[in-house]
Amino acid sequence: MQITLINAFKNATVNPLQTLQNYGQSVWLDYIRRSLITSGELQRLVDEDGLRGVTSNPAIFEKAIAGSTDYNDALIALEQQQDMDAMSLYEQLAISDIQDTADVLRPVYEQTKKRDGYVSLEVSPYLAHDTQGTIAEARRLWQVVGRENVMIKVPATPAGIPAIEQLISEGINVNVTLLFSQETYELVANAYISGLEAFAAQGGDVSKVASVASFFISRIDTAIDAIATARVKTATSASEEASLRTVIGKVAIANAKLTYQRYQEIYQSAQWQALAGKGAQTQRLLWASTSTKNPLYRDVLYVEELIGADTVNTIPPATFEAFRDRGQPRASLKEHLEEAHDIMETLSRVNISMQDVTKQLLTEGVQLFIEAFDKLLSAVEKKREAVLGTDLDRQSYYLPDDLAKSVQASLKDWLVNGKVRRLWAQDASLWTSTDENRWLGWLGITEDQLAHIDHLKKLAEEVKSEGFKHALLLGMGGSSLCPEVMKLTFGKILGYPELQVLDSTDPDQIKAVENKVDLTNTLFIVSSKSGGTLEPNIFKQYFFDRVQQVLGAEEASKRFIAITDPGSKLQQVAESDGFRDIFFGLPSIGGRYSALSHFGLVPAAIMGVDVAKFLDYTEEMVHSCAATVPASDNPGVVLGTILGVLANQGRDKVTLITSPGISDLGAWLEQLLAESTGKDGKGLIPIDQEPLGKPLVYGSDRLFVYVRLESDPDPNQDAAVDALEQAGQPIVRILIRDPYQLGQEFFRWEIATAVAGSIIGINAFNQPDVEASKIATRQLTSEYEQTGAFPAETPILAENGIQLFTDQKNAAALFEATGDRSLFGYLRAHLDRIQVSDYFALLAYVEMNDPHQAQLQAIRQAIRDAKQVATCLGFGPRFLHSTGQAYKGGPNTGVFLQITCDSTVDLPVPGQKYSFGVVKAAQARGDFQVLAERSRRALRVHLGSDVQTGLTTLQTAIKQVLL
Ligand SMILES: O=C(CO)[C@@H](O)[C@H](O)[C@H](O)[C@H](O)COP(=O)(O)O
Ligand SMILES: O=C[C@H](O)COP(=O)(O)O
Repeated sequence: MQITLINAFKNATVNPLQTLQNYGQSVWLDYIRRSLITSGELQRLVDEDGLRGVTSNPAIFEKAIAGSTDYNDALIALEQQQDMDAMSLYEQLAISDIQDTADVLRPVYEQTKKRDGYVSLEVSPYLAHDTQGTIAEARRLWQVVGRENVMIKVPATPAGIPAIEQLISEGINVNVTLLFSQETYELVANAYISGLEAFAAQGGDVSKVASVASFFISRIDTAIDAIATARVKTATSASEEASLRTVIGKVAIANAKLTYQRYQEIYQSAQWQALAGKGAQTQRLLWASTSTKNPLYRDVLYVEELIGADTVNTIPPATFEAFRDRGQPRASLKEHLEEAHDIMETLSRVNISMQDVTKQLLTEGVQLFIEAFDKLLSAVEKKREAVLGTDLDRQSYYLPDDLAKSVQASLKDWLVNGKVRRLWAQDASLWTSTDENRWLGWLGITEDQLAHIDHLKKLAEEVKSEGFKHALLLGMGGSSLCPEVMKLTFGKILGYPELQVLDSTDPDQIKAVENKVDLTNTLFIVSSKSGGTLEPNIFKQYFFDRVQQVLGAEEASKRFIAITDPGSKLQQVAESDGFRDIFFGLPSIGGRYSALSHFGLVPAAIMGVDVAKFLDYTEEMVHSCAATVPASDNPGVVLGTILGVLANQGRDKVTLITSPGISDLGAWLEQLLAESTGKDGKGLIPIDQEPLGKPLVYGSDRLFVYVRLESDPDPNQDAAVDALEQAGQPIVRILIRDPYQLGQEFFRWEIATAVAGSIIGINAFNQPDVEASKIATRQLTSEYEQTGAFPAETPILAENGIQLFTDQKNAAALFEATGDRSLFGYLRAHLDRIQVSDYFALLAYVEMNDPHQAQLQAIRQAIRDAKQVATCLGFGPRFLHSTGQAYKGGPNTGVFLQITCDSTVDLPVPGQKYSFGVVKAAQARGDFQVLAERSRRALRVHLGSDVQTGLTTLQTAIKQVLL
């Protein structure tokens, strides 16, 4: 509301606002807004109305910033200079208002010898129950505002009171807010006095410290009147009814008058006199919440009735004008004290507890400020997003009504319970209260990387100038999937080595990758967080040996770098082999959350991606997902809530549709979603690269997420997704303008996964069932080392070069289901086990190449269309480090067909008896063993050495089964 000045000359002799000074009361304004300052209105209020101070609070700033256009230009200018999160933007705007107001009030501060002339800025209401957080925030604001005549507002909560004492002891001016009860007032006055004593003891000049105790008025009447009015209706006697009527509209003022009595006693005490002797100022009572809320009350009631020496009344604009117009000042505060006592006694006689009411008002007061702040930050975030435009990946969603309602309810829960802030504060109780707090280092990684970007730039320049033709990354899962996304998205960048990724023990695939690189001119990147994973270690042994053969031992070392966590076995190996460089990861980041750490960025820099630019874009999403961005405006939280809520309602098949230019993103997402959430019999089942179909081939267990690259969209995908939406399927749409914005997706989905994990109720940062197959594989390989063979196994069928294997339980189920002991019969029995809302997964331990993919995709599609179930395709062993977790630990709704083969070539692992072929076989068997142990429905098809023919036979048989 704009303060309009009435014609002061009409009332030239008596301005009631000015008259308040004669009674020793200072009038402050409970309002701030940029145009008030810039228009000169604030100065006029000082000059003509005797205004001596200004107070702000989150609700006032919410109205100013969200409810006006005053700040739009400043916000646009700030955001265009540098992207910031909503909280930082708000703070810049608010602090500049506070500084300007302080400057207008500075002469008052000087004329009144530091008694008046203050403007107040409140600490974040999110910290109302956090003593240390409040202290740190108040110190910071005090520093940043940098004006003597500012007061930092701290609420009088149990956590706020020790903070007040500490801040006063540091010489910081404090306005104590949200005071309702006389008891709390005493605690606050004591905190002030103790704080001043501590400040004096350290040699501080106490005359420079100022404080007010903001005692809330109108809310007391609002609360008591409501109770008393309700009780009048149920009163059991005339005297009870009379008593109740006596307190209506009277308690707020009585409460304030009696508190003022305590003020006078406290500041006459000997303890205080000692401080007063040193020049200390009393902590004045400041009447806050002084507009009347009941229209039947005189609009200036809470000004007129509370006038007394050494007090402040902070008045909102309408009341300010009303008082100027018709206020009738008198020394009211010391009047009718007996009556005030009587009112409070009557209140207790009718069993209305001031203690309960004021406690409730404090709780509500904090909550109201939190809600105002949420609203404010939400508005700022929307304005920020409008400035960013398509620089920020956009997200929208369509959900059928019932699902939309559940999602909204969950978002509300995240908002009301401050869960976004708890996530950023690394609060393990959002998940299972085990060790989740140790795994959230990724939250701050982009900022960290940007702060130390030079070594990545240097690395990129070095590999460029040395003219490497290729870079070969050796790693698994979290250490290989992000580099693979980068490789497939950015391709070969001129002047930089072409990146290749090896994440398979399949000898044919290793050979194929080896053939793609020039061993004499390749930089090898051995990437393993733990440094103990079998595959990257044996890849390193193999290629280190190969390069040594070609270039000699000394030269080979110069061609290898390692990315690993500090202290790992890989670090030791890299050091003893004299690798050219080691890049370290952060132990507080698990593999699948490591894309924006060195595990993603070192390979990206080597292949020529401008990592600074990539991270700058990513930061925009980090800011959008910040702790203070309310849940419904926070893109990561919104996505995670949809994922989690829908999973809990049976829509756990997250079907990923990605534009061709970024199609590999799905492989990275598969790992993130499945490994993070698929455990304890719950979780998300990612469905990646499933050929798109018409709506009727999908069940009601799906959520579709369409990640569309706007620079290169696929019209078929657009049409298919539109049709799905029309058919009522839930869809999330994410729009990416430029591949450089892919980092935004890494971050959005990491937040989303953490949120979904919380909603599903699991630990989103461990992978217990991946460990189980690693153990099974290790047992099998060590048995092979000792005996030269695996334990014997007997197929349940051998037909046309194809063998079928399974465990006893699955075999029994198949035998019971069919008397037809043929490939056709077993396949039919196995596929018949697929029920509605199950999913079918092909686990293919064959070389991952185009022809194999095409055949496997065709099998998958045929099953999806015939059974209307979600289908997955994983290549072994890479999926073991990814979706393998959910297949074993997630819901028992998967039906698995494992496909193994004999490789045409085998490759030795230098220094080991076992070969790559042996490792791959052990991995497949270990995988199957754990699936069987977890009572999963699984069958293994062994194709022999002619994979192509074997796959054709399998495809034909399955087609027949599905007919
Ligand atoms: O606490 C101070 C000043 O120190 C005030 O800004 C205080 O927050 C406001 O007076 C109240 O929030 C206004 O409350 P109400 O009139 O909306 O009940
Ligand atoms: O996703 C993680 C893989 O299991 C690889 O782990 P690592 O980076 O410790 O080798």
